[in-house]
Amino acid sequence: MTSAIVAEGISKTFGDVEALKSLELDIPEGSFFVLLGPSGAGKTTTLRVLAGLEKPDTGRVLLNGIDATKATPAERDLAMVFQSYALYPKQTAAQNITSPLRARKLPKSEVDAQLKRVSELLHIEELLNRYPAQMSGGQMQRIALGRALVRDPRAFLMDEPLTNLDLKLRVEMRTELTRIHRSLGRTFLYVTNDQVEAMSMADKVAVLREGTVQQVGAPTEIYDGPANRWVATFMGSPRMNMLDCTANGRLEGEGWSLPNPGFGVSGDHRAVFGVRSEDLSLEVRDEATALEGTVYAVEPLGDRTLVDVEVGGQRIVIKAPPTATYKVGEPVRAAVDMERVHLFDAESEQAITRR
Ligand SMILES: Nc1ncnc2c1ncn2[C@@H]1O[C@H](COP(=O)(O)OP(=O)(O)OP(=O)(O)O)[C@@H](O)[C@H]1O
Repeated sequence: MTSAIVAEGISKTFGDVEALKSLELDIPEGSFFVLLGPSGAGKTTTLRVLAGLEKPDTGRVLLNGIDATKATPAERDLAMVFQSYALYPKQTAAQNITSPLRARKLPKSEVDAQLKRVSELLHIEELLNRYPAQMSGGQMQRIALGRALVRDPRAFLMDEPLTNLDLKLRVEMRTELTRIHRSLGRTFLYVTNDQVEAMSMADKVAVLREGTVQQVGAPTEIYDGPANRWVATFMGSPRMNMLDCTANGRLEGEGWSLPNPGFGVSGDHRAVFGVRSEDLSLEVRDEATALEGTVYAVEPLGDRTLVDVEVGGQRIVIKAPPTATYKVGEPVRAAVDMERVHLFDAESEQAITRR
């Protein structure tokens, strides 16, 4: 697949903050690529460097294979949607949306046609005559998206464009954005700290932490095969359960012991055993692959119940059916789906692969 945008060894320092540390990214043409990471990871800085709004200290930016490190933002032809909507206060929503087209002196009929197209896409027809001061944050965010979508740029760069929407609208807009992406066939580079957004929209995700890429892959590849302990706990809610252990022929922790399903370790290896709450069940069929513990807390969530269980002084969370009734202090056993467990080196925190 050809690359739309490549970041090659990009570093960027602000004073004594190393925002990006030799960052590498390869964004395939036409993909919905999500840059995912916690606050301060360097996501916005990455977008700004790619867009030409920030000059990197080292490294290169390639656009469709051509070095664009020194190109101006306009020459790069990337449409950016900012977290702060940056709308013109004295223009109506319609004028804000069409400003890039009017700047290019397109005929009115074409401007109107484009306005109609994106208003329908974003369901903002009823907002077109309003000024920014007359709109909610979520409405302004959609107008800002509209202003990017009237253009036909090389790629769209979006910096957390859904943060100001309420939950219902955010869920709706996720579906809309994936639909818009499919219909436009353009490259989307989308920044978020919300792993649910990343899981639901991305073809490909790059997980960013402290200015470096931790892992790149399809959302399910990362969810099912996290490269290290940090990625494992960042992707998924509730967080992946982690229990300290010694790995050899078996995985053994305080008060528990499981067969080693083939993790490649030699001798007694200090490790961390990871298992997601949905890969645990309180209905035990096979004694050999169960953990024993006592119920610490029960959290009914409507569609499921989270049961917090203490195992040898550490805690794990189990996703149980909504009908589950457990009492605090009650002894329970949790069946482990041994096909879906993870093991991380205690020192390096890197995933240990199976033989
Ligand atoms: N103009 C600047 N001057 C000084 N420090 C900056 C500047 N821009 C970013 N930083 C620092 O660089 C680091 C990365 O910031 P960046 O905004 O890229 O993170 P982010 O992942 O986008 O975070 P958020 O999700 O909170 O927007 C942070 O430590 C931030 O404080």
